[in-house]
Amino acid sequence: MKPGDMFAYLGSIIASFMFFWAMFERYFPSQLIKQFEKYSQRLVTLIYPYIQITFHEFTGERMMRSEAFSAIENYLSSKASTQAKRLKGDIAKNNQSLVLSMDDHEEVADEFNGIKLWWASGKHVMKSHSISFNHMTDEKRQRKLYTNNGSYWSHVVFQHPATFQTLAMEPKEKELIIDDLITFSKSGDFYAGIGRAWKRGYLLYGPPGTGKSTMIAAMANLLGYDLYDLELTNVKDNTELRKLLIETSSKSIIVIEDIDCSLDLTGQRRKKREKREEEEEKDPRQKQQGMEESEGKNSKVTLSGLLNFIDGLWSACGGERLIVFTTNYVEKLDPALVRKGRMDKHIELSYCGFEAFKLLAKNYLKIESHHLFGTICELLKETKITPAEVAEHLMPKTSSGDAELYLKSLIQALELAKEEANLKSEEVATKSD
Ligand SMILES: Nc1ncnc2c1ncn2[C@@H]1O[C@H](COP(=O)(O)OP(=O)(O)OP(=O)(O)O)[C@@H](O)[C@H]1O
Ligand SMILES: [Mg+2]
Repeated sequence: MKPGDMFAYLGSIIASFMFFWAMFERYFPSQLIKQFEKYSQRLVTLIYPYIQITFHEFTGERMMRSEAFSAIENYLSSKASTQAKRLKGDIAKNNQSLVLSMDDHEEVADEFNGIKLWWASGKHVMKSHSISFNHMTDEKRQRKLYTNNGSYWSHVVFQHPATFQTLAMEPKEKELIIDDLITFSKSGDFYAGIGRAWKRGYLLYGPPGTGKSTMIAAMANLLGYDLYDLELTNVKDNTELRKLLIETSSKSIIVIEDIDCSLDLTGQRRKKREKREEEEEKDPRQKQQGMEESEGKNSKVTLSGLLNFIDGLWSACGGERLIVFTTNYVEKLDPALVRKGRMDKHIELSYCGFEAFKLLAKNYLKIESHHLFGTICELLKETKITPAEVAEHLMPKTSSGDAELYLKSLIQALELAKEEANLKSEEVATKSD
């Protein structure tokens, strides 16, 4: 038989085998397949002289990282770096040192009490998603904060201390948001059942210093998700945007801060383009020149690219994802972006109310009541002050940390803000007269 014929023959045998195996897996009752696997494994162990021990990286119901696995990784670190050709690098938990371990499908030889053994690393992807739901207690899983520099993500360890407990806002609304997030993270089966990608969009809006970024950090801490801080102005075009998104992992929050500023570019460009098109109608010679320009420096993410990002197919690459936009000016956003159904939840973060103040006082000053609270409550009703400003006044400035002193400084600031607001409204009134 010629080598060419032999390959063709071999190819057809492999193809037939694959076909029968696929049929077998597909149509054979799964119980029988399990039995088949069990007996074939036994048969193999009869002739296979080695003992195999498996250490899973994530174990238990909560899928914590196994201590044994970490210990083995450390133990093998030096052997792996001398024997294996492909290595994985990571930063150790204390963020101080680099740990090298062998990559998947690599193998290193070792000896223990005169017995030869081989350490091999492999990957086993679970078919069904099990939800790790260990929230705040999960110290083992190190979360990451990714930022995009052009078309690449780079990451650092995410260690923001913000939690929903320390986030000052209307308690009822806070409960609703927490409930919404937890429901989302448990609803994998539900999303699969209704045929929708497992994702949820939030739009956080409100003046600067009202806790939008803080809330995002709290979300990541609550759910144990990684954060992808997407800087749209660094993204060259829609293709690059898609590439970045496909690279995001499951259990993550994709954040676009100040969406109005990122979109402003597109807004301006659209206006410019419309203007140019008008001119082109008058003078068709300009058209060629205009097209060249638009392919050159104007290649940026467009609104439609961004909408595709929200609704798009990329999000179906498995796993749960939150998409969060923030803005200071919700009214500036394109209606296409804020229409109902596009972002699932709109959350307004606003000026500091009395409930929010009480939480800040509890966190910063460790007090739950004070004779000055009444005055502050009244002043807060009449003035607009952000939680960030309130927090600034309650920040410890001396080692003695006298609560009364801080509360008085807050009252002063509130009275000043009230006066200024009054002056402004008087000015407006006189102007309109
Ligand atoms: N609701 C809040 N609860 C607790 N702390 C807050 C809250 N809002 C603001 N702060 C404090 O003020 C600082 C600034 O808040 P943050 O960065 O979250 O505001 P932002 O709404 O994202 O503002 P910007 O619109 O300018 O991005 C935070 O570091 C936080 O300590
Ligand atoms: Mg912010």
